[in-house]
Amino acid sequence: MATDFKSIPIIDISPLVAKCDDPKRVQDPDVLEVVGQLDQACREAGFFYVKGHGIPDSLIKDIKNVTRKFFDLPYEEKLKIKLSAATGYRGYQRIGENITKGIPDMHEAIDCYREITPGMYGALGKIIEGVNQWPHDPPYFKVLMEEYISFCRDLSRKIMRGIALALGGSADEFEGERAGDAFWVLRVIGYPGVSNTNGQNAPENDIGCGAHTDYGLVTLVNQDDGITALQVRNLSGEWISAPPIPGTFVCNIGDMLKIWSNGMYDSTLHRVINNSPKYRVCVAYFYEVSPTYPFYALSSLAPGNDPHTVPSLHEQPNFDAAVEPLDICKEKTGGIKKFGKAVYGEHLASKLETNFV
Ligand SMILES: N=C(N)NCCCC[C@H](N)C(=O)O
Ligand SMILES: O=C(O)CCC(=O)C(=O)O
Ligand SMILES: [Fe+2]
Repeated sequence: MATDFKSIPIIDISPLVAKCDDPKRVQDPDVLEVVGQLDQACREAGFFYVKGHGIPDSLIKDIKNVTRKFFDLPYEEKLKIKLSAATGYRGYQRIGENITKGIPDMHEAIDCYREITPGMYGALGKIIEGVNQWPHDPPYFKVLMEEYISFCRDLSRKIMRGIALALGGSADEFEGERAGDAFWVLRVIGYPGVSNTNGQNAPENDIGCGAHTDYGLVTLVNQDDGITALQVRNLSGEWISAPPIPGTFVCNIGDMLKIWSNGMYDSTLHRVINNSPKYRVCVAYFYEVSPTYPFYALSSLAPGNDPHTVPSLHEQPNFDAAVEPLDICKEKTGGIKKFGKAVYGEHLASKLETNFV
């Protein structure tokens, strides 16, 4: 459960990034310090900034520049990669096409998902089967985004290792390389400034993205410089701003981690209001469930689970993996499971079915 936090903590994760593959990491005071800060931030806010993450600043900037270039194109050009159920919900959505709690959001976006081959995730995965629709203009859009996605995937995996330790893992339980193979989502988003919301200034038009939680494990938000628009709700219902801090990502907890942690960590409500006259871009990377890491790493924490005998990727697809509170977290939170089983693929499908006009 979130608390009455008034600001969002900044965590320098460089020791974790440097040593997260080192078997001796849990004896490292710098790593332990980061793990402690992650634990506190996840308990108190479910949101934190990460610095010292190792992703080149130039790439982070290029991603925002190329995003701005795409949204600057004429509408007809953007429509060439239009999203629909037939494209596996991949592609471009115009302003007002995405809906949050029944209200159209004042943003446009390109949605991308990890590419999955037909049948890869069974019947549940069908809804997002397809290939990503990348714009041809700007020409280097796809190459840049794919490079970025691979950096984000590595970084998310490292943060999840820290979080897994924060939830109470010991060194042995995290031995061995269970390479991450998580499902991921990338949203390339643009929020019009206040003066050009179709010439209207009705208050509801100012909501760039309505209050929601994210669906998976962790999100990495690469937000525009100079515009404060992202807001996070604390326990008393106050909206706390998450202003852009150069060189950082905003990182937040998703619904699956809330369940696995039995509510020790919450997926905090947040929304976006761009009150500036300037167009705001943002690229959000969502690290969802992984069949190998961290899910197996976390599940190996449960008493009686031998980390060496967990099923392989091929035996247990992640999309229909049941997510339920881990015993270790249940014990730390009063011994009662606060959530029943959830299935990530079902959770995503239920969102996709209601997210679009
Ligand atoms: N894949 C993620 N997490 N996307 C976040 C989008 C949030 C808005 C969406 N309309 C909703 O209501 O969920
Ligand atoms: O634009 C932002 O800062 C955050 C966007 C967001 O919360 C989302 O897409 O889930
Ligand atoms: Fe979000």
